[in-house]
Amino acid sequence: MATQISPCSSSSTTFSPSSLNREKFSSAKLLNFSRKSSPSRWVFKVHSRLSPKNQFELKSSNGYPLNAISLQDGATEKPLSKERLSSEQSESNLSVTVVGASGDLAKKKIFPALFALFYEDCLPQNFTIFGYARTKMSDEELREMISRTLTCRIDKRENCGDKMEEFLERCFYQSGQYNSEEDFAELDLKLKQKEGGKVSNRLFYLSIPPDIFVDVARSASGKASSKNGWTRVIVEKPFGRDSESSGELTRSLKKYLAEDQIFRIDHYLGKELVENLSVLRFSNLVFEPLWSRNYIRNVQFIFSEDFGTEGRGGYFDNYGIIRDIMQNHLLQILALFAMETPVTLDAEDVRNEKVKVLRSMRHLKLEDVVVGQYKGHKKGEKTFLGYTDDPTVPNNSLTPTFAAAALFIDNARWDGVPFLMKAGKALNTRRAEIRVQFRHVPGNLYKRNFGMDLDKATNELVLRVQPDEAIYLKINNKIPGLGMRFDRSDLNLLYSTRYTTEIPDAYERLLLDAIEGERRLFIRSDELDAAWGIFTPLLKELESKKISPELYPYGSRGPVGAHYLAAKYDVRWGDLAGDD
Ligand SMILES: NC(=O)C1=CN([C@@H]2O[C@H](COP(=O)(O)OP(=O)(O)OC[C@H]3O[C@@H](n4cnc5c(N)ncnc54)[C@H](OP(=O)(O)O)[C@@H]3O)[C@@H](O)[C@H]2O)C=CC1
Ligand SMILES: O=C1O[C@H](COP(=O)(O)O)[C@@H](O)[C@H](O)[C@H]1O
Repeated sequence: MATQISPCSSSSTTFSPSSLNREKFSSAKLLNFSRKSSPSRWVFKVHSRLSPKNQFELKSSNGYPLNAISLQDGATEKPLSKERLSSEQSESNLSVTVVGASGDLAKKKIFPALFALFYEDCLPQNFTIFGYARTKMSDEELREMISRTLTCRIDKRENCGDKMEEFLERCFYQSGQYNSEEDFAELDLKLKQKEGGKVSNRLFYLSIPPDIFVDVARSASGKASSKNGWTRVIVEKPFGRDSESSGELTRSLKKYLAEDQIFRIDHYLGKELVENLSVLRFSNLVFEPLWSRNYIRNVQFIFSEDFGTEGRGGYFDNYGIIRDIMQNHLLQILALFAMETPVTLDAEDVRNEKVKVLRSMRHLKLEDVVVGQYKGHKKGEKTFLGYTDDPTVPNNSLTPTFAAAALFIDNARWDGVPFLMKAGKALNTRRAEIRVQFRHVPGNLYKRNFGMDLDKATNELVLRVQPDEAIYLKINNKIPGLGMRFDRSDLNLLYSTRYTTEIPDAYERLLLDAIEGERRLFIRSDELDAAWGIFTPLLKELESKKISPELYPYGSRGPVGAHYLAAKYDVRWGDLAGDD
């Protein structure tokens, strides 16, 4: 069993990019870059990085030390000396303002992730956390709210109580309207008090409904941006409802923010197994040569939840499962899966490759999609309500809570290979996985041992994103004994048996990256355009033709239509094969 070390300790064994890359990034540069072209934009100066405690080498998900400046910040100034770098670091302050602090996501994910980073010594010495929302709350009440969801989930649990106390002492609250410059000016004053004259780096996390993103960007940029450090904004999905609204949102945000200040989060990109996808592919000779139409028959991206839209029906009905899961989480994984090898692991190189592959994809057609909606179901004594039984959902809603789709990439590598997606709520199980089904062995010597159906004996590689993270490869083997009987077995890397420590939550990785300025796991605006381009015509057609979803019982495996869709392309869903 291998042991993992804290990502922010000096002896961390994080995967590192090539030595060339390392050199490029280890020459730390302090930047002083002011965008004067548009007076309405946030002044954008980066003077210093985090001040890691005790000289440990903080690492972002890219394996770069955190005290190295990402070149994507756009500056070209000459490197500073080590002494000046370290003195500037200790004089800088990081503040994270969670806008929408009273909300579900803030409580469930963002504050716990910030605490976990603090617990693991991943936050700089001088940091402050602010909650901002309209709800009236005192600092004490915010702390009370946050403390209810904090846990010490990492290995060194002994100082948990003290660590929580220390963390909560750094948390403050400012109540205000989202469109009020005065309220953000008040926040600015409070931030300045905490920053104590040091260089201030400010991160705003917009954990609010998307229709108020622009209000906040305007008020905060006008009144609460940093005057002497960087200012970055994390924006939660959904980024629009279609190509037009997404383009409009991007244009509006860019009136107040430069593209490299906007961190569009897709939390699936922060999941351990999704991060590992590129490592598996590009650092193991056995996989990359097989990664094409020559050997791969189909690829499946499967997401299912065993609960409905409980409590989020109001939001969900306006979006549906295709916008909620497929257009972002599953498509992002697909892009990472199918992209060509990037020149380096730099954010722009990786994102360039993702855009290229997304732009090679065919726009999704109605005949390649099946939509479903869960209906109520009684199981023993228990009754599970249907989607339209939710009081926040209209009775006649046609919004899909399930969808299956067949996508195609029209490039040399993937010509003709079906990329199947399936996503649903209120199904029989909770899981997210990538399944790669390989072609059958040509002229298979052991044909007779497999019976007539050679396809049943093909190899399948599964990356189980959650739960119970695992990578396993289904192989054919002989059952021990004198006869020649065949079996299917798994070569299995099950994370819980291989590694002792818990896997960090995706939000921890992504928050750390945003603090570090590492953009690789965030969505660039052209990626977003390409992603919406694939789905927008279909979404419009579904809505204009008022396509009725196929009903499926709560807790079932979903609509049978999904099987017909797969069968049309000669595919069987791997998760329903019985030996999954
Ligand atoms: N919850 C989740 O699991 C996920 C959420 N997201 C996205 O993250 C963001 C935040 O999600 P979540 O916390 O669930 O959202 P909430 O609906 O809980 O909203 C967050 C806060 O925003 C304020 N707010 C809510 N509605 C309005 C409104 N109509 N006008 C002005 N302010 C409003 C409220 O604060 P107050 O009234 O105090 O101002 C609320 O506490 C959203 O964009 C969501 O789509 C993405 C992935 C998962
Ligand atoms: O973005 C979203 O993701 C969650 C599922 O996230 P997970 O990390 O728990 O798998 C989903 O429930 C929600 O509908 C969607 O908005």
